Amino acid sequence: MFGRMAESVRRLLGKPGAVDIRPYTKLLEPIEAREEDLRALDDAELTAKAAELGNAELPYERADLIELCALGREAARRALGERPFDVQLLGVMALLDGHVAEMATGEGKTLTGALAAAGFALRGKRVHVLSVNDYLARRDAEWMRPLYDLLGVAPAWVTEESAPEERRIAYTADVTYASVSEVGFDVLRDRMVTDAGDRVLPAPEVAIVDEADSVLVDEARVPLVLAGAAEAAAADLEMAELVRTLKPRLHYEIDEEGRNVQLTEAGIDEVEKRLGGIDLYDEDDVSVLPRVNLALHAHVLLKRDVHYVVRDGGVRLINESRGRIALLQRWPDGLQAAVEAKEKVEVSETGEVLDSITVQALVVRYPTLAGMTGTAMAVAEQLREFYELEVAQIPSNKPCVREDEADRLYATLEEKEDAVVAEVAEVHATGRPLLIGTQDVAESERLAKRLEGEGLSCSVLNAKNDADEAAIIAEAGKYGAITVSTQMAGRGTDIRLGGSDMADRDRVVEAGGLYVLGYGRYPSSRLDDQLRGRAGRQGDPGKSVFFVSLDDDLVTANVADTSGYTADAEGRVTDPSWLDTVDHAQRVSEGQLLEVHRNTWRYNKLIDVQRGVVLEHREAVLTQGLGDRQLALDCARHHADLIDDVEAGGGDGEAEVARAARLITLYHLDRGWTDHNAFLAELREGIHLRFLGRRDPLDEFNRDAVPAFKGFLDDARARAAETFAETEAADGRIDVSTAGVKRPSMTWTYMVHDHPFSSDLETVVGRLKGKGAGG
Ligand SMILES: Nc1ncnc2c1ncn2[C@@H]1O[C@H](COP(=O)(O)OP(=O)(O)OP(=O)(O)O)[C@@H](O)[C@H]1O
Repeated sequence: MFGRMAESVRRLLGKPGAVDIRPYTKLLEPIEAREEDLRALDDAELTAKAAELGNAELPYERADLIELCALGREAARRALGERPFDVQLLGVMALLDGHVAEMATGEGKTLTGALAAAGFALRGKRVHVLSVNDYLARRDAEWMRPLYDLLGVAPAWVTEESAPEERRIAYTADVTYASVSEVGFDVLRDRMVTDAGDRVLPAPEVAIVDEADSVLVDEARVPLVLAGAAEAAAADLEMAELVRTLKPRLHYEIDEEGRNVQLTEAGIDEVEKRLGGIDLYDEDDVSVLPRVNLALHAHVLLKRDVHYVVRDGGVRLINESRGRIALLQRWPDGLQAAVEAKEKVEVSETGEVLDSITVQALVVRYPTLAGMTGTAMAVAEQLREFYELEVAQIPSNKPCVREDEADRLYATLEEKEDAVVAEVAEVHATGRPLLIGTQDVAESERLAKRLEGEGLSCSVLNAKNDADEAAIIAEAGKYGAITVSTQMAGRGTDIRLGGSDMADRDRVVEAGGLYVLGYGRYPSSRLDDQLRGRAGRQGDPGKSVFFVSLDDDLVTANVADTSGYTADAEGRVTDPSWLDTVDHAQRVSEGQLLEVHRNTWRYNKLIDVQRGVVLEHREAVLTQGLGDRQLALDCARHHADLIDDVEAGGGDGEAEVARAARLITLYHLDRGWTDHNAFLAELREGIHLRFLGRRDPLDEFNRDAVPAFKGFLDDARARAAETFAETEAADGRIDVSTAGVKRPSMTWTYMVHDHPFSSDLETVVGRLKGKGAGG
């Protein structure tokens, strides 16, 4: 009874949705009380003390938790010259309890995460610290290494460049730093091995996710894809040329959300005429329409410098949620080739999707999950719904004194831009450093050009590589600096007032600290807060303000009517109800993002169940000889004969036949799964059309996806038996490739990125193809 009452009191006191951190706070005093004793120890003694914590299981009991924090603090002080603040220790305790620790920018999450990781590792758990990019994974691992050394914990990192053997070793370290995508790609590759010894990842145990909201919410539904080489898609230069000459509205129409483009009647006539009078709906020319559609999609909906850049002779996708170039990422084959044709660059290899995993599915594999980020409360509900994670709000070390000014609203984009330029000039004249956050690369460039034109020289963060970005953003706090950046470019890098060496700190403090200017509100308030959070770190002075206009995409996309305002001579709209309109637009956009996330999650759930069945079966084939046993039953005669034949040729009969059986069975399992995946992608797309018939799309999807999977394992087994029956032994070996068992000669990986015009790009391509096939 008392417990329940205490619980309800706690609910009332704590911010709704947040973990009560008072129990952690109570430990701060005893932790501090240990400090003097621990300082007296030499390094070896300190390490030995840490090792003693390994004598018990997780979770930590009170006394051990105190000891861990005290040891961690002392080790950080010695190894890094930084004594963890109380608030950092609160963060450590929250992470050890499997929560998402909300800690503002610059509060020192890297150190907090490392101490928690060490805490898990000392209790025998393997920890992955998941970062948003390779640069941060490597930087953080190297930065924290001396601390880990003192605590007797072995850290390692993995990046895109790591070779398989290096990965295998790194993943067996106590704590491994890696980007979410690299781990995901390794999961996918591990699922395809034909030799258990080729796998690089051990079983997942603990993940601490950096930038948790971005990874767990914004990127949750992004599929990481493993593709295998098939034949290369031909560059469709002909179609690229053709669509270039089509006229908007007359020949094609774009839907309201800018997600789809379609030929009009006139467009169809024009295309047919230009292709020598063919009939697009004729059976013989059934492959033409999808080609036109792909080219049109690439031409109209994918914008250079917004969705991709052309660099080093190739098309590089821009990761929109971070404004970065994604190097090894590409769109599903047809679309990538179409954009390459549009830009007249060389067409890269294409292939078929072997398997994929969403970021969300990747993360939930870990039995223990924790995270840290500057902005978690706004997505607390989603973290609970999708991951059963709670948010612990950690107070800042020093109170935040940043001035957050209300939005400045303008009627038109031009008026907004003029006002921004005037503001930048005025602020810059005082020497105060400015950080301007834009929506995309194109906007950054346009604004930078305009500023340069006014004699205001600035650095532009344009989705370059992460290390360069970090170096630029590190100087954004310099006296007189103007930095223009897309939303999260250079994230994870500290902006110190006065530059990275803080040489000019006093002057910059005097000028008011960093001035953050948002060039338009983002699709979610959380992203706004992340930008604001760049200023005012560790109690620094600073300011943030957003300039918005009624022409901004966020507003026009989500508000039906933007007429009837009154503006002053500069175009400024001050009526508070119009400011509310902008907030409203953002809330609509947030709601849509959540809906899309929910939807994808529902679809993926069923696919994950089916995948689970296949993977379990695959594991038994890979490690327990299941394929061999089945084939010995299904093709008993041939199985026995083969063993004899191999032995007659001087080989080890049973082992060789078992190997062949394994390869053949895995081949058909993987082949079947790839085909089933393609079927599901198409099915899901087709559902959208049926949805128009007012049936529940998810029910429809399940209705077809479930029976389609029904005979999956039996089919694969039957095919394996057919192939097995065709194998022969020669010189004591069995060459399975002569029976048609050929695995992809090369594989590569990519992320299918969020795009404003599609909830799932793969399905866009699916639809384009489907349309053609259907006539
Ligand atoms: N206890 C400490 N004492 C002194 N300096 C510290 C302490 N903890 C962290 N720092 C310093 O604070 C800076 C910010 O740390 P860090 O980059 O980990 O912040 P963050 O919380 O990850 O910020 P962001 O949100 O930008 O990623 C670093 O320069 C780090 O060296």
